[in-house]
Amino acid sequence: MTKLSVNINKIATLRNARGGNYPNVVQAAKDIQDFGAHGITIHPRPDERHIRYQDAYDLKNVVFTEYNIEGNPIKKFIDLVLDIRPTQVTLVPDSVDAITSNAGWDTVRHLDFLKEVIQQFKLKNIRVSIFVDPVEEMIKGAAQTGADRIELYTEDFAHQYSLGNEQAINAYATCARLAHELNLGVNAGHDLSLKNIEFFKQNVPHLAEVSIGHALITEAIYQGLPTVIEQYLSKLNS
Ligand SMILES: CC(=O)[C@@H](O)[C@H](O)COP(=O)(O)O
Ligand SMILES: NCC(=O)COP(=O)(O)O
Repeated sequence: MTKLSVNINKIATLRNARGGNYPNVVQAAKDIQDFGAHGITIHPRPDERHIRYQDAYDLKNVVFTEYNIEGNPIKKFIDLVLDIRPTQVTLVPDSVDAITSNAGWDTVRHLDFLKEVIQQFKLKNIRVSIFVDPVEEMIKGAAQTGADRIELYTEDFAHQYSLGNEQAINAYATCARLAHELNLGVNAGHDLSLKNIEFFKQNVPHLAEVSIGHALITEAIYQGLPTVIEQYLSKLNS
């Protein structure tokens, strides 16, 4: 089985737009789990433009499935994760001003840094996943770091697949097989959606978990619109 972890960053984006607490990210996390999702993912960024550090604490009390916290391991982030002790931490090498995650780790160049950081999380029994491009050398490097899993960065697949280039899946399948041989679990995420998830799952072996946020929340808005508009019209004209 492949687990679905729902990234709720975009619910926080909507909440922050008005300064209040609507939509409520804690309630959303509860509901998402009640609807059957296997986990909740958040990616608090240093500017707290969506998920705030306080949200990460508030969510700890309600996430009874897998709690996955993603981010660049700067000191503030490391301290947060060590304090909260989620099920999994996913390390992402994104710069402070990145609009969204835009690259995987160079696991060869940053091997010593990753080893040192990962060890801190492992001492607290937190599963560690590292975000990587589908490049075999990077998977081999990941196996040296002490990480439990890799998260395959799927933006390129999603883009190529939307253009009709199905061959783009090959690098992901190869790297998932290699990771499995090297005793690394395989996660995947970024720009996965209802349009591409089935093809990805069918072609990438050993897929333990996907984390999906942007498309899933967008799809939920579109699919919810007919019901909500009908309810407004009924209240206005009954
Ligand atoms: C790690 C990753 O792939 C990202 O998708 C990320 O978690 C999303 O972050 P934003 O919601 O800030 O774009
Ligand atoms: N790790 C990827 C993630 O959490 C969600 O990415 P996206 O679906 O918002 O692109």
